Amino acid sequence: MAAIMLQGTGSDVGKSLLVAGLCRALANRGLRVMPFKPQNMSNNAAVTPEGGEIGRAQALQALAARVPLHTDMNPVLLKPQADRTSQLIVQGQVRGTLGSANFREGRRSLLPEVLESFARLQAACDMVVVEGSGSPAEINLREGDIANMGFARAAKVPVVLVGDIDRGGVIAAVVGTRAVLEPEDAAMIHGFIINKFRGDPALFADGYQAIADRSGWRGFGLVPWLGQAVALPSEDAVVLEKRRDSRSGRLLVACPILPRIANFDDLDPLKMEQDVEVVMVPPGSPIPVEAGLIVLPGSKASLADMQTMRQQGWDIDILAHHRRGGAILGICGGYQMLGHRLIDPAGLEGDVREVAGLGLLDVETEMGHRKMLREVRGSALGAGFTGYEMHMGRTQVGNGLQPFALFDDGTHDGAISPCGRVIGTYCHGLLGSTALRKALLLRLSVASQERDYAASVDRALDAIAQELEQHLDMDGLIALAKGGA
Ligand SMILES: NC(=O)CC[C@H](N)C(=O)O
Repeated sequence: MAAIMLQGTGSDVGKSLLVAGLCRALANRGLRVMPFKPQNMSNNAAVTPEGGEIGRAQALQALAARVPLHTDMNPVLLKPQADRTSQLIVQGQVRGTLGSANFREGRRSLLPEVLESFARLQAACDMVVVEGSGSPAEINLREGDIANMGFARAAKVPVVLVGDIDRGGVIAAVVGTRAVLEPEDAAMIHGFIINKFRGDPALFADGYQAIADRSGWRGFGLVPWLGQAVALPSEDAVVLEKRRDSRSGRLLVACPILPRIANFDDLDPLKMEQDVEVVMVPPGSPIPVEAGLIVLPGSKASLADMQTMRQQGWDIDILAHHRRGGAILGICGGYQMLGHRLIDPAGLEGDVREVAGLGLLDVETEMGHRKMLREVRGSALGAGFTGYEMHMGRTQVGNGLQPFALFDDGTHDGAISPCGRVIGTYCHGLLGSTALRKALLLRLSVASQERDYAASVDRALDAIAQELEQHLDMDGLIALAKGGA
């Protein structure tokens, strides 16, 4: 079956967005299409219906393709935990913890499972759109590679190289990639796409031609800056430069960027609300005193991140905010940090075995070996919601506390403090449920617009797909995917 792979001239050239857009464009043409990324490094993961995990970017691409998520879409996922170690997820399940050096040696042995996953997807659809990782031009990483050319060659998938004109140097980046690759690897590349173009395309015609002439590759198109992407789940915890509007009556929601922050796209649905402003607080900055709600998001390393919270003085900011009557929502790792204590007797998250939490909820958490990965459905604050759990910790809740949520299977989740202003939950994704978001905002005296978050993501994907139909040689890409390498 047909397949095509996008690789980049560097990281952040916009590959994952292009793959998402291509998936939607191809699906809109009536093809059954699936995304695939052999190896991903991210702490933002999504739960699949069969109880595994894959990168959230692949989950968005699956949504774009209108197919259910599957662990085969991202068979190797590395979740950075400490400076040089990552949790290794293979075909959706935890395989162990890896040092960066081990991984470079050990990854080759993962190729059979990567190819097996890819073959299963190929058998199940008309076309697979594959995303590389970083750049094949990082030839120091080529030995044993399974993420870029190592995969493309083994699976015989033709490659299109994506360059980013916004960062500058795109002519050298594309032509230079050809120059540094081994001839056999370079032969896998059949063309290029220039991404993130702002302005009048006619002005770049000569540059585009120069790339084609010097690389010998054909151009598949010049893609404009895709502004619609702001409506998609965020992949990077970007700090917004300037407050959009500090009109009174708006709720300021602050979220500290901890080093191992995870699944912070939990906050995205709040960004759609007219009367809410979300600020991501970088290290070195205090949590703004005007904040009405502080959200502590997930964390891949709750104990270590709790320590960072103290080093940053954010614990003081949060306690002061609480004394002033502010509200706090902790999700997953953030929930764990709201308790008295976090313990990790087996050192699953790193060297730290015990850390005091913020003490705002009468709960205690212990990290265990079994990872909880599941989709959940229930009600909280009088509203129905769906979400997912993804954690190793188990949290004991004190007797005096009300649970936050009641799941449909009759079990409970999370806790609400007696004052009602501190909420902890293991449920990721819950703010995407309109009724629950409305109920939470109402407690903070803010009226929700009650817009449907999933529908707004869907519209953005359609708009991006339309742009790609207009600016890419889609027929040419499909023909390449069908022809093989
Ligand atoms: N997703 C999370 O926030 C995980 C929290 C914590 N690191 C755990 O594994 O339990």
